[in-house]
Amino acid sequence: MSIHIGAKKGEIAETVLLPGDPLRAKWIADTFLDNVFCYNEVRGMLGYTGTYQGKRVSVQGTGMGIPSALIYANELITQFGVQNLIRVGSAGSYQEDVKIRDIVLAMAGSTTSGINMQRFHGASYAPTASFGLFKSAMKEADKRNISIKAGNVLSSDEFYTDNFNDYKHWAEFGVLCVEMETAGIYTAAAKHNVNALSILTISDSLVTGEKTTAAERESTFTDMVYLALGTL
Ligand SMILES: O=P(O)(O)O[C@H]1O[C@H](CO)[C@@H](O)[C@H]1O
Ligand SMILES: O=c1cc[nH]c(=O)[nH]1
Repeated sequence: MSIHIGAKKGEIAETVLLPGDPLRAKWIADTFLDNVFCYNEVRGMLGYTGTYQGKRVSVQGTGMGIPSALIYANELITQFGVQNLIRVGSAGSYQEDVKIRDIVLAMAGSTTSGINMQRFHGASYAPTASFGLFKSAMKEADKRNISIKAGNVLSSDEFYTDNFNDYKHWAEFGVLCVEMETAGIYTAAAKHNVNALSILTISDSLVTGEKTTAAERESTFTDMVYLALGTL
Protein backbone atom coordinates (compact mmCIF):
# COMPACT_ATOMS: atom_id res chain seq x y z
CA MET A 1 0.00 0.00 0.00
CA SER A 2 1.16 3.52 -0.71
CA ILE A 3 -0.17 6.70 0.89
CA HIS A 4 -2.93 7.23 -1.67
CA ILE A 5 -3.35 3.78 -3.24
CA GLY A 6 -4.67 0.93 -1.11
CA ALA A 7 -3.46 -1.92 -3.33
CA LYS A 8 -1.22 -4.76 -2.21
CA LYS A 9 2.04 -5.40 -4.06
CA GLY A 10 1.34 -7.22 -7.33
CA GLU A 11 -2.29 -6.08 -7.56
CA ILE A 12 -1.59 -3.39 -10.17
CA ALA A 13 -0.66 -4.27 -13.76
CA GLU A 14 2.38 -2.93 -15.64
CA THR A 15 0.09 -0.86 -17.86
CA VAL A 16 -2.36 1.55 -16.23
CA LEU A 17 -5.02 3.66 -17.95
CA LEU A 18 -5.40 7.02 -16.22
CA PRO A 19 -8.67 8.94 -16.53
CA GLY A 20 -9.02 12.09 -14.42
CA ASP A 21 -12.52 11.06 -13.39
CA PRO A 22 -12.68 8.04 -11.02
CA LEU A 23 -16.15 7.19 -12.33
CA ARG A 24 -14.67 6.94 -15.83
CA ALA A 25 -12.22 4.42 -14.32
CA LYS A 26 -15.20 2.40 -13.04
CA TRP A 27 -16.94 2.65 -16.42
CA ILE A 28 -13.81 1.46 -18.24
CA ALA A 29 -13.37 -1.47 -15.86
CA ASP A 30 -17.07 -2.45 -16.05
CA THR A 31 -17.30 -2.06 -19.83
CA PHE A 32 -14.02 -3.34 -21.24
CA LEU A 33 -12.30 -5.60 -18.70
CA ASP A 34 -12.83 -9.18 -17.49
CA ASN A 35 -11.92 -10.63 -14.08
CA VAL A 36 -12.10 -7.15 -12.56
CA PHE A 37 -11.43 -6.28 -8.94
CA CYS A 38 -11.29 -2.88 -7.28
CA TYR A 39 -7.92 -2.34 -5.58
CA ASN A 40 -8.40 1.26 -4.49
CA GLU A 41 -11.12 3.31 -2.86
CA VAL A 42 -8.86 5.68 -0.91
CA ARG A 43 -10.31 9.22 -1.28
CA GLY A 44 -12.84 7.76 -3.74
CA MET A 45 -10.09 7.67 -6.38
CA LEU A 46 -11.15 4.31 -7.77
CA GLY A 47 -8.58 1.86 -9.16
CA TYR A 48 -9.27 -1.51 -10.83
CA THR A 49 -7.27 -4.38 -12.28
CA GLY A 50 -8.64 -6.84 -14.80
CA THR A 51 -7.84 -8.40 -18.14
CA TYR A 52 -8.42 -7.31 -21.71
CA GLN A 53 -8.16 -10.11 -24.29
CA GLY A 54 -6.31 -12.10 -21.64
CA LYS A 55 -3.76 -9.37 -20.85
CA ARG A 56 -3.58 -7.76 -17.40
CA VAL A 57 -4.30 -4.06 -17.24
CA SER A 58 -5.27 -1.56 -14.55
CA VAL A 59 -7.24 1.65 -14.61
CA GLN A 60 -6.76 4.35 -11.99
CA GLY A 61 -8.49 7.73 -11.53
CA THR A 62 -6.03 10.60 -11.07
CA GLY A 63 -8.25 13.53 -10.09
CA MET A 64 -7.89 16.86 -11.85
CA GLY A 65 -4.71 18.84 -12.40
CA ILE A 66 -1.01 18.09 -12.38
CA PRO A 67 -0.55 18.02 -8.56
CA SER A 68 -3.21 15.31 -8.14
CA ALA A 69 -2.12 13.32 -11.22
CA LEU A 70 1.51 13.38 -10.05
CA ILE A 71 0.60 11.78 -6.73
CA TYR A 72 -0.86 8.78 -8.58
CA ALA A 73 1.81 8.66 -11.31
CA ASN A 74 4.64 8.73 -8.76
CA GLU A 75 3.11 6.10 -6.47
CA LEU A 76 2.19 3.83 -9.39
CA ILE A 77 5.73 3.97 -10.76
CA THR A 78 7.81 3.92 -7.58
CA GLN A 79 5.64 1.72 -5.31
CA PHE A 80 3.91 -0.58 -7.77
CA GLY A 81 6.42 -0.92 -10.64
CA VAL A 82 4.11 0.47 -13.34
CA GLN A 83 5.86 0.75 -16.73
CA ASN A 84 3.21 2.23 -19.02
CA LEU A 85 1.02 5.20 -18.05
CA ILE A 86 -1.75 5.93 -20.54
CA ARG A 87 -3.92 8.93 -19.78
CA VAL A 88 -7.44 8.69 -21.22
CA GLY A 89 -8.84 12.16 -20.74
CA SER A 90 -11.16 14.84 -22.02
CA ALA A 91 -9.94 18.10 -23.52
CA GLY A 92 -11.19 21.40 -24.93
CA SER A 93 -10.42 22.16 -28.58
CA TYR A 94 -8.32 25.20 -29.49
CA GLN A 95 -8.59 24.69 -33.26
CA GLU A 96 -11.43 24.92 -35.75
CA ASP A 97 -10.52 21.56 -37.33
CA VAL A 98 -10.32 19.74 -33.97
CA LYS A 99 -13.96 18.89 -33.43
CA ILE A 100 -16.12 17.56 -30.57
CA ARG A 101 -15.45 13.82 -30.00
CA ASP A 102 -12.25 13.91 -32.10
CA ILE A 103 -9.33 11.99 -30.60
CA VAL A 104 -5.99 13.70 -30.03
CA LEU A 105 -2.72 11.91 -29.32
CA ALA A 106 -0.57 14.29 -27.31
CA MET A 107 2.90 14.28 -28.85
CA ALA A 108 4.02 16.92 -26.35
CA GLY A 109 2.59 18.71 -23.33
CA SER A 110 3.06 22.45 -22.99
CA THR A 111 2.02 23.77 -19.61
CA THR A 112 1.22 26.80 -17.50
CA SER A 113 2.28 24.80 -14.43
CA GLY A 114 5.38 25.94 -12.56
CA ILE A 115 6.69 22.44 -11.78
CA ASN A 116 9.28 22.21 -14.51
CA MET A 117 10.29 25.88 -14.28
CA GLN A 118 11.30 25.18 -10.67
CA ARG A 119 12.91 21.87 -11.51
CA PHE A 120 14.97 23.26 -14.41
CA HIS A 121 15.74 26.63 -12.78
CA GLY A 122 13.68 28.78 -15.17
CA ALA A 123 14.56 26.87 -18.33
CA SER A 124 11.80 25.27 -20.39
CA TYR A 125 11.64 21.44 -20.46
CA ALA A 126 9.56 19.83 -23.26
CA PRO A 127 7.63 16.79 -21.93
CA THR A 128 6.91 14.34 -24.76
CA ALA A 129 5.01 11.12 -25.36
CA SER A 130 6.86 7.81 -25.47
CA PHE A 131 7.44 6.91 -29.10
CA GLY A 132 6.69 3.20 -28.62
CA LEU A 133 3.26 3.83 -27.06
CA PHE A 134 2.56 6.52 -29.62
CA LYS A 135 3.32 4.13 -32.50
CA SER A 136 1.18 1.37 -30.94
CA ALA A 137 -1.79 3.72 -30.54
CA MET A 138 -1.40 4.90 -34.15
CA LYS A 139 -1.30 1.29 -35.34
CA GLU A 140 -4.46 0.46 -33.40
CA ALA A 141 -6.16 3.58 -34.81
CA ASP A 142 -5.31 2.44 -38.36
CA LYS A 143 -6.57 -1.08 -37.61
CA ARG A 144 -9.88 0.23 -36.24
CA ASN A 145 -10.19 2.97 -38.82
CA ILE A 146 -10.34 5.59 -36.07
CA SER A 147 -9.17 8.97 -37.30
CA ILE A 148 -6.83 10.81 -34.95
CA LYS A 149 -5.12 14.16 -34.63
CA ALA A 150 -1.66 14.38 -33.08
CA GLY A 151 0.36 17.31 -31.79
CA ASN A 152 1.09 19.64 -28.93
CA VAL A 153 -1.50 20.01 -26.14
CA LEU A 154 -1.66 22.47 -23.24
CA SER A 155 -1.80 21.15 -19.67
CA SER A 156 -3.27 24.15 -17.92
CA ASP A 157 -3.18 24.77 -14.18
CA GLU A 158 -6.52 26.53 -14.45
CA PHE A 159 -9.86 25.37 -15.79
CA TYR A 160 -11.33 28.87 -15.38
CA THR A 161 -8.97 31.50 -16.79
CA ASP A 162 -9.28 35.26 -16.22
CA ASN A 163 -9.14 36.01 -19.92
CA PHE A 164 -10.98 33.54 -22.16
CA ASN A 165 -9.18 34.83 -25.28
CA ASP A 166 -5.74 33.81 -23.94
CA TYR A 167 -6.29 30.44 -25.61
CA LYS A 168 -5.89 32.05 -29.05
CA HIS A 169 -2.18 32.66 -28.43
CA TRP A 170 -1.57 28.94 -27.81
CA ALA A 171 -3.74 28.15 -30.83
CA GLU A 172 -1.61 30.40 -33.05
CA PHE A 173 1.41 28.31 -32.07
CA GLY A 174 -0.33 25.12 -33.13
CA VAL A 175 -1.53 23.79 -29.76
CA LEU A 176 -4.51 21.53 -30.48
CA CYS A 177 -6.41 21.46 -27.21
CA VAL A 178 -6.34 22.06 -23.46
CA GLU A 179 -6.48 19.65 -20.53
CA MET A 180 -4.80 19.57 -17.14
CA GLU A 181 -2.45 16.59 -16.57
CA THR A 182 -0.40 15.46 -19.59
CA ALA A 183 2.76 17.57 -19.07
CA GLY A 184 3.03 16.34 -15.47
CA ILE A 185 2.52 12.66 -16.33
CA TYR A 186 5.03 12.84 -19.23
CA THR A 187 7.61 14.47 -16.96
CA ALA A 188 7.17 11.89 -14.17
CA ALA A 189 7.48 9.07 -16.70
CA ALA A 190 10.65 10.57 -18.18
CA LYS A 191 12.19 11.04 -14.73
CA HIS A 192 11.64 7.38 -13.86
CA ASN A 193 12.44 6.04 -17.35
CA VAL A 194 8.99 4.54 -17.96
CA ASN A 195 6.51 5.13 -20.81
CA ALA A 196 3.62 7.56 -21.06
CA LEU A 197 1.01 8.60 -23.60
CA SER A 198 -2.06 10.83 -23.38
CA ILE A 199 -5.05 9.96 -25.52
CA LEU A 200 -7.65 12.69 -25.34
CA THR A 201 -11.23 13.00 -26.53
CA ILE A 202 -12.48 16.48 -27.34
CA SER A 203 -15.35 17.18 -24.92
CA ASP A 204 -15.89 20.85 -25.77
CA SER A 205 -14.63 23.52 -28.12
CA LEU A 206 -13.37 26.93 -27.11
CA VAL A 207 -13.66 27.88 -30.79
CA THR A 208 -17.35 27.02 -31.33
CA GLY A 209 -18.66 26.87 -27.74
CA GLU A 210 -20.05 23.31 -28.23
CA LYS A 211 -19.99 21.00 -25.16
CA THR A 212 -20.64 17.36 -24.27
CA THR A 213 -22.53 16.54 -21.07
CA ALA A 214 -20.91 15.27 -17.85
CA ALA A 215 -22.59 11.89 -18.42
CA GLU A 216 -21.06 11.69 -21.88
CA ARG A 217 -17.62 12.60 -20.51
CA GLU A 218 -17.94 9.85 -17.90
CA SER A 219 -18.90 7.06 -20.18
CA THR A 220 -19.07 7.40 -23.94
CA PHE A 221 -15.49 7.88 -25.04
CA THR A 222 -15.07 4.31 -26.24
CA ASP A 223 -12.67 4.82 -29.18
CA MET A 224 -10.04 6.39 -26.93
CA VAL A 225 -10.22 3.39 -24.58
CA TYR A 226 -9.85 0.94 -27.49
CA LEU A 227 -6.73 2.82 -28.62
CA ALA A 228 -5.27 2.67 -25.10
CA LEU A 229 -6.08 -1.05 -24.70
CA GLY A 230 -4.68 -1.71 -28.19
CA THR A 231 -1.19 -0.81 -26.91
CA LEU A 232 -1.15 -3.87 -24.60
O1 LIG B 1 -11.64 14.23 -18.23
P1 LIG B 1 -10.37 14.32 -17.45
O2 LIG B 1 -9.50 13.14 -17.64
O3 LIG B 1 -10.59 14.61 -15.97
O4 LIG B 1 -9.56 15.57 -18.06
C1 LIG B 1 -10.00 16.92 -18.16
O5 LIG B 1 -11.18 17.19 -17.43
C2 LIG B 1 -10.88 17.86 -16.19
C3 LIG B 1 -11.52 19.22 -16.20
O6 LIG B 1 -12.89 19.12 -16.35
C4 LIG B 1 -9.35 17.93 -16.11
O7 LIG B 1 -8.89 16.83 -15.36
C5 LIG B 1 -8.96 17.87 -17.56
O8 LIG B 1 -7.65 17.44 -17.82
O1 LIG C 1 -9.20 20.97 -18.95
C1 LIG C 1 -10.12 21.03 -19.77
C2 LIG C 1 -10.84 19.88 -20.20
C3 LIG C 1 -11.85 20.03 -21.10
N1 LIG C 1 -12.14 21.26 -21.55
C4 LIG C 1 -11.46 22.36 -21.17
O2 LIG C 1 -11.77 23.47 -21.61
N2 LIG C 1 -10.47 22.21 -20.28
